[in-house]
Amino acid sequence: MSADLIDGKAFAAGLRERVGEVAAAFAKAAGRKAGLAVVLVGEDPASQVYVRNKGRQTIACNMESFEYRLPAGAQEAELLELVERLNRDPAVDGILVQLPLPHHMDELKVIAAIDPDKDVDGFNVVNAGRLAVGQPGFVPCTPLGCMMLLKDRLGDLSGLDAVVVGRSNIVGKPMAQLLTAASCTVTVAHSRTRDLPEVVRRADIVVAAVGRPQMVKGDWIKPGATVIDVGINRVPAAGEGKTRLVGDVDFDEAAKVAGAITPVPGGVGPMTIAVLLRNTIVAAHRNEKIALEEGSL
Ligand SMILES: Nc1nc2c(c(=O)[nH]1)N[C@@H](CN(C=O)c1ccc(C(=O)N[C@@H](CCC(=O)O)C(=O)O)cc1)CN2
Repeated sequence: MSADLIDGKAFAAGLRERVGEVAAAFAKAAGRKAGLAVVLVGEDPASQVYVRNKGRQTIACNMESFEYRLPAGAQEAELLELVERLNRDPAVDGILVQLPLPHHMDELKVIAAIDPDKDVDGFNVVNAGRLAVGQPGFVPCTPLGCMMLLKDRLGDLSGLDAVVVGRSNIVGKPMAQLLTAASCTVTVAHSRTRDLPEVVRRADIVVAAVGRPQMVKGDWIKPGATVIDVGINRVPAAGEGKTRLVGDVDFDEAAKVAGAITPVPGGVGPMTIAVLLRNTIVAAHRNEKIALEEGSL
C-alpha cells in the first residue's frame, strides 16, 4: 500500500467534539438543549444499530435525543402523523426518518412531509433545490462528510477532475452538486456508463457510491488520485457464517495506486452521523435565531 489513509473515524471524532462544545454554549444561550428526533420503522438490524448510535452520540454531544419506533406493519398515515407532530414540536430542531422504509411506504412522500427547516438529512426537495442553486439549506450528511474529508486532504479543489460513480438522490447527485460548487469538473458515472474504467481513470478525485462490492478496481485509478469510498457492503468472509464489510472500491488494489484513500470501515461511514449532529446544531441556531460563530464547526 502506498496511498495515505484518510481517517474518517478520527475526523468524525473531532467534528463531534466541536459540535458538543457549540451545543453546550447553545444550551446556555437558548435555555434549552438542541433536539434531534429519529424515527425508525421496523426492525432492520443495520438500521437499529445506526439509530442506537445516533441517539448515543446526540446525547454525548450535549443535545436532546428523541427516539420513535414504529412496527414494520405500521400504516404510512401513522408515520406522516408523527412527522407532523414533530414538525410542530418546538423542542425538536432536527427530524430524521431512518431509511430504508418498509416497501409499503412511499419514501419520497414521507421525506416531503418533513419541515425543510428541520430536515437535517437534507433529503427534502426544498433542500435539494437550495443545494442546486447555492442557497443555504441542509446538505445530505454523507456527501457533506465526503467534502469535509476531501477539503481536509486537498485544500482548494478548484479545477480538479472529479468522477462520482453512482447517481442516487442521497449521495451521488448531492455529491456532484457539492463538487461543482467547489469548482471541480464533475462527471457523474453509473452502471450504464460506457467504458467506466476509462472515465474513472481521468479523475483526480473518485467518489464511489454505487452499492456494488469492490467494483472499482486498482487499474481504474489514476496514480496519485484521491479515492473516497462511500460503499458499505456486507460480504461473506472466511469461517462458518462470518461476514465482513467492504466498500465499492477494491481497497487492496486501489491503495497501491491512489495518493489517498478512505478505508471501509472507518472512512466515510462515521462521518454520516457526525455531520447529522453538525446539521442539528446548525438547525437549532437558526430556529432560535442565535448566531453561529463562523468556522466553529
Ligand atoms: N435517514 C437516513 N437514512 C440512512 C442514511 C442517512 O444518512 N439518513 N445513511 C445510511 C445509514 N447510516 C446512517 O443512517 C450510516 C451508515 C454507516 C455508518 C457507519 O458508521 N459505518 C461504519 C461501519 C458500521 C458497521 O460496522 O456496520 C463505517 O463505515 O465505518 C453510520 C451511519 C442509510 N440510511
